[in-house]
Amino acid sequence: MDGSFLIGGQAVTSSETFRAVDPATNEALDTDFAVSTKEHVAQACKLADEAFDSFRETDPEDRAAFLEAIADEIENVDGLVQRAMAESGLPEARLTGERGRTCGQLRLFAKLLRQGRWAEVVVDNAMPDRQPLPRADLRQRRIAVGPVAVFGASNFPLAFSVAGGDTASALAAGCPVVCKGHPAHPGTSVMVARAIANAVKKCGLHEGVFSLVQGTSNELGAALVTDPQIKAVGFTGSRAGGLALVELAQKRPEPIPVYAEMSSINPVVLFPDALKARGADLGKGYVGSLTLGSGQFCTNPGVVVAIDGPELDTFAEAAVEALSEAQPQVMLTSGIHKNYDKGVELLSGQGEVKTLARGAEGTGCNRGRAALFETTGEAFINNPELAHEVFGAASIIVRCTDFDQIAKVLEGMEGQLTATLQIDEGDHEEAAKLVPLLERKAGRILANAWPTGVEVSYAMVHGGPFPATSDPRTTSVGTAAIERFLRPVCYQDLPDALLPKPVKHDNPLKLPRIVDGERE
Ligand SMILES: NC(=O)C1=CN([C@@H]2O[C@H](COP(=O)(O)OP(=O)(O)OC[C@H]3O[C@@H](n4cnc5c(N)ncnc54)[C@H](OP(=O)(O)O)[C@@H]3O)[C@@H](O)[C@H]2O)C=CC1
Ligand SMILES: O=C(O)CCC(=O)C(=O)O
Repeated sequence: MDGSFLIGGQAVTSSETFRAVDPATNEALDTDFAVSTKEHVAQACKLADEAFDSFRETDPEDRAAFLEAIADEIENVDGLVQRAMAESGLPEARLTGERGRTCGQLRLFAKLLRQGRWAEVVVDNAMPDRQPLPRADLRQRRIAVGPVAVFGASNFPLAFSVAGGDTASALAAGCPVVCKGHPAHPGTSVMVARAIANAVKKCGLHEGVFSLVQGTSNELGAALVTDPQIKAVGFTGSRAGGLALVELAQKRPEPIPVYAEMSSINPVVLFPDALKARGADLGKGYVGSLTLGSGQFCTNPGVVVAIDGPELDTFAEAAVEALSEAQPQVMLTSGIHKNYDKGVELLSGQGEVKTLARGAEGTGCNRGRAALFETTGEAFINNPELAHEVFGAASIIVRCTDFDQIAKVLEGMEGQLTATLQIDEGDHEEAAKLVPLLERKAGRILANAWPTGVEVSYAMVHGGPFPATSDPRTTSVGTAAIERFLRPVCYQDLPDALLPKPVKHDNPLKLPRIVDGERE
């Protein structure tokens, strides 16, 4: 494999290199990957800016074809899944599914572009005879914000990385992308970046539409976020990392938005009738969701809340049984494994926290052993440590006295990506009372399912109040993710010859419009 990074379509090497590490063995993998310098970042961003005006004005059909070309190219990359397996420790089936999700996501954005609603064209026709004052001709559309910096995530080497949701939505919006690959999977990143560069070439676009920089230092990411050409940032990762990028972006002479998806413990509330009817099944389902991918999902169910009693005992017993049998799985990096062990130790050392079960022991490097704890509602309310995310397969069951205490436990929580209700019909009345509170806390509310595994669709919200994200008004998964990288422009009384195609009088792109307040 060639370890160059890409500035535009050009492969670039440098004197400093790094290697990926197989987390299953802690051994360095083949290939020296070139480390990008601040100067490389500046070159990539300058090129992205040069590409911006032509790329943002490509017809939606041409951008749709480009996104589809990227998906086709990714499907044809030999050895992509195998390389991602070696660099992440994730199993083949998961990564094959993730590749499908990545390509499906690109194709969904292509479909969205063809449907045209994303441009949100609004026309207020002139009213020259209006009394007491005439109204001008006003036409609004969305344009791309400018070059976007994307940070690849460690835990989804494909679907949240180089060609993941942030890149797909930014390119769909018409924003060139400069991506910083995650240092845990540089080979996967290079392979996907080449696929994007091939699509750029095949579609005859400006080479600055996409670049990949690589490296292992915070300085590189900082240089990217503070580059004056960058106008928005997409990130999935730790709270500390996300907040550092927000701070850098706010301190720029021109502050820019950072869309960081960070930490969430995803509360699950078990209601009495559901517990009574299927407590043991719920216990097994919970552990299945908790241990998926060694728990390395930001949607992982990190806390379960219910009224104490024999039905909750049945749930907990089933969960203990399933979790005790869970085999230890390789975690993404030794750093993430160490953080996980530290988090588990911290939780188990808290007063009024009981360790209910640990996953099976195993040999080998960086194996994450699942962990299940329990505590009381009162202890949870009084100790904020218990509500901190432990990234991995660790979760805590909170035994409450009554519904009022359940509400207090939830009220004390920070913002979340998800909140889940396990309910039967007899639970609806009490569950309905919680919905307004959950709306204030979370971006997605689920019933009778588990939060891991986000559908990529039109209605999806993968977001939520801080610290789930740095901006609760939007989503990083689903078609609405495009809105992060668009801004409105209004054209007042511009002659037709000067108007861009989306707002021309005869609507040559056949975009859906709202005209004088009515859908056309
Ligand atoms: N909630 C979630 O969805 C996730 C949470 N995590 C949490 O994050 C921990 C570390 O995992 P990791 O995936 O590496 O996430 P990080 O947030 O540490 O890193 C993600 C990316 O951001 C960059 N970055 C981080 N901090 C800074 C900074 N201060 N300035 C500039 N760039 C920065 C990193 O670059 P570089 O490494 O080169 O410095 C990397 O490219 C995990 O143990 C886990 O707790 C991780 C993944 C997902
Ligand atoms: O659950 C999913 O499919 C997505 C999870 C996610 O966004 C993450 O772990 O970063």
